[in-house]
Amino acid sequence: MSMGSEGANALWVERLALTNFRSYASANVTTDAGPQVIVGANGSGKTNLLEALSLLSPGQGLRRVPFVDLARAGGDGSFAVAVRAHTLAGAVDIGTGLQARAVSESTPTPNPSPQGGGEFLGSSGEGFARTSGRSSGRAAVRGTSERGRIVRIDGSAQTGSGILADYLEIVWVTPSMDGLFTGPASERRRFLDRLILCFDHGYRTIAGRFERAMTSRNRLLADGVRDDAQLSGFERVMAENGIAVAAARLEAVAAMAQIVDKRRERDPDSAFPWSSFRLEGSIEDSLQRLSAVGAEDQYAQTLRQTRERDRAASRTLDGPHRSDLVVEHGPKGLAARHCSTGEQKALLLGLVLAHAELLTERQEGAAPILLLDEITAHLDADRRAALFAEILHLGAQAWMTGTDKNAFDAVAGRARFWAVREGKITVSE
Ligand SMILES: Nc1ncnc2c1ncn2[C@@H]1O[C@H](COP(=O)(O)OP(=O)(O)OP(=O)(O)O)[C@@H](O)[C@H]1O
Repeated sequence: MSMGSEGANALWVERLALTNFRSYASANVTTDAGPQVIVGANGSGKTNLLEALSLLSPGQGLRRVPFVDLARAGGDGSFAVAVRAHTLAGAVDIGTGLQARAVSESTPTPNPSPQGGGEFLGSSGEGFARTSGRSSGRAAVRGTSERGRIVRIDGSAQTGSGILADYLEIVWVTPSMDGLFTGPASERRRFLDRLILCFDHGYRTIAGRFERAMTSRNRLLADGVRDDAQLSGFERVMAENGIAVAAARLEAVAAMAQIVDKRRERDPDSAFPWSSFRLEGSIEDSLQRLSAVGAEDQYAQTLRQTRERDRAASRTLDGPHRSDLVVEHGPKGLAARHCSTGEQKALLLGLVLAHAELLTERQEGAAPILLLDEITAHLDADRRAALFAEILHLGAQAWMTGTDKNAFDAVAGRARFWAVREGKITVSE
């Protein structure tokens, strides 16, 4: 059961220690399983703290910056984030960071797959499809962005960050997601893909296979290769994995829709309006009409027929890397992109809360850790109070930041308050 068991089974961080992480030379926080409110002026280090916590999940963290940029300027190039956390596998010590020598070894290559990547799964910065999860044996990190990264569980060194998914689920909302509904489709795909990764760790592997095969096909096309056997080989891999990606997305969207319906029944007048959403894309369409094998064959055939077009375009124009998640404000029946800024934030939070609830259900009551950066911006007092009530109901350890302590009045007495100033974090009364 997910609801009504505040704090029970929740995933939470009990102790956090930062060393040479961005603006923090050293910081220590010991806390409880409840909500955490971090208040400080602009530039004081609030987001840095959330970013450190986000590194306890696979991939590059909430700002998606290369690891070398996370080390404190003026330090030796190393940094460490260490926590004592209550996880899906019990209480463990988790550490991650960068060794000093990684700085000199690192090559500043922002996108290692210029001909194929950049549009699928946020590959232009996330390092997302370049690490592997549990289903593929946790291979080494291949991208440059996490080079030199250390991951330790209870003191023993791990290969790659994929293993972190076995311990904690972390979901975040940042101001950069404010434009989710108005920005490019790639942002919405990234949002959906990250959401899927929380409960389908094998997704990273199939997405990675698709992306690598697409990169190889694009390269052959760019090199003027017309050999059918070579191209077909990659196109077959793209078809198999592209259909698997689409199937995982359809499954996730259906599961989310069920939770959204449940939330709507429970609270028809929620401050976080229910949304309807659907996947728009030729692969998803064909998968809804045909069997998986039929959809695979059709996609492979499309790829074969569009080689010259794709050669001219210098990219593959058909595939799951072109799909979009179309969201509508349910009660208004209006496309999310036409809603007001505040309405869009409320819709986004509705989706994120539904996702957190879905995860909680699938994890036998263990709510994910929520990182909510500048969360009170754009929310009126009623919506803020509703958000805090939802967090308490979910039993999640939510780390929330803001510049104004008063914006968190409605959660006073139920949350722990912290003050951040000039790279120092202290308990606030
Ligand atoms: N590698 C680094 N070394 C030292 N300081 C850094 C590094 N990276 C960022 N900073 C500093 O961290 C500060 C920004 O911290 P952060 O983004 O957490 O601020 P914030 O409290 O969230 O601010 P805002 O309210 O404006 O969003 C800036 O002062 C920046 O100069």
